[in-house]
Amino acid sequence: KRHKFWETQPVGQFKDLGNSSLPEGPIEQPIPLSEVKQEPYNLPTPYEWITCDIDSEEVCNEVYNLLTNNYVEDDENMFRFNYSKEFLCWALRPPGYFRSWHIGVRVKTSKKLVAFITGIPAKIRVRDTVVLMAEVNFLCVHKKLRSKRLAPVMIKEVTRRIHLENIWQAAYTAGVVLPTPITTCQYWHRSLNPKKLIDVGFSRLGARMTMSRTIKLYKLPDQTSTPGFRKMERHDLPAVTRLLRNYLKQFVVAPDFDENDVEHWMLPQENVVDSYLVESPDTHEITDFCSFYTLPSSILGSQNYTTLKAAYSYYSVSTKTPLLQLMNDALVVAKKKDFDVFNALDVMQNEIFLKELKFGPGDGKLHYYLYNYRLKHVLRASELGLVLL
Ligand SMILES: COc1cccc(CC(=N)NC(=O)c2cccnc2OC2CCNCC2)c1
Repeated sequence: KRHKFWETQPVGQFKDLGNSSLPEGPIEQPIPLSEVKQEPYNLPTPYEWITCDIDSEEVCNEVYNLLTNNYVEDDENMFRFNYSKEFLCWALRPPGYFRSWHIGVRVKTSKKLVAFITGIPAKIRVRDTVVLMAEVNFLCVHKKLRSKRLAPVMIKEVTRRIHLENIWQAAYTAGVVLPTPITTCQYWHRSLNPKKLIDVGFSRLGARMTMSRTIKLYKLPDQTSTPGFRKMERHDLPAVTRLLRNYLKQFVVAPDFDENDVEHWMLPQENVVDSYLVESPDTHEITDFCSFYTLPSSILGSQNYTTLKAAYSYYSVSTKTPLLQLMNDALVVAKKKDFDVFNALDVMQNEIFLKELKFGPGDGKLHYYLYNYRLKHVLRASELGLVLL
């Protein structure tokens, strides 16, 4: 398949697959910042770049509305991600973030926001090397401006601004195959509110299954089962950071979280991110951790409902409590918080619980990519320890 744009970029090319003489690591070397293009790329005449100050209520509203109406839909165009404003503020302002990496395109005359792309800095370890990268996300072009080749110029512009901060690698995901995935993940869903999921067409009633039998199949206990299972609090930061760092060591690609990162990414925020841990009742040691983020989806064609409340498995660590039991408790709290579905990728050790806890496979795949960093071999999903928002 022709990838006119990606064939010009420093990414693993399909023609290089299997060529194990190519070394693992950066594909192109950094260049002096004075040699990075100083001025923005040219946009088609009617449009101009705008740096989006996500702290501003008005700008955050514009970004929220653009994504709500034009961002990623499922393969059958029945659902569209509906990131909340507070989620976007969280996702785009981690420690060390650059406002210049929150890039919008607007119509010069009307000032209407018609496209968006973002980067955030992240320390990502690849095998034994920690690389400062950008995580590129939220690439969105208004439905009415598709196929105008805006995406390539937006990717080049965010890359240029990332280079200006002396960062030369990036990580991103896509539902489509581009040159060249470092791994491909299957996504899985665990019904929490099967009646609503079937009503809106997210799930189908199983063969030889009645609705009441289906509701019973997915029923969860009212309470969690693990002694010492509780919400994470600020004073748990050092212990959770230690637990996470230790656990993520086993994966080929994983974030290199420090305490500041954990404070931002794991401290619970209502309707954004939930995190729980197990504190041993007798030793008070923190032995396990689990987290999920809140990403609702708009339901595009239902009379009865407008929004699907979905939880997305984030990072979980099991050292004493079996992962199966830990994740079952995560399902219990998600159900109590009125989530309709709990989603997970088959990354890390998630395969341990997916089938056992009655997750069903989704109908799509999520491909992970690194920009300007070659891996010698494609990874198994279980070798990946990175979850993007
Ligand atoms: C249910 O509503 C949807 C609305 C839009 C798209 C999809 C399917 C889909 N593309 N799902 C995922 O990409 C996905 C499935 C399970 C876990 N994480 C996921 O994506 C995350 C990570 C990448 N950025 C989007 C959120 C579903």
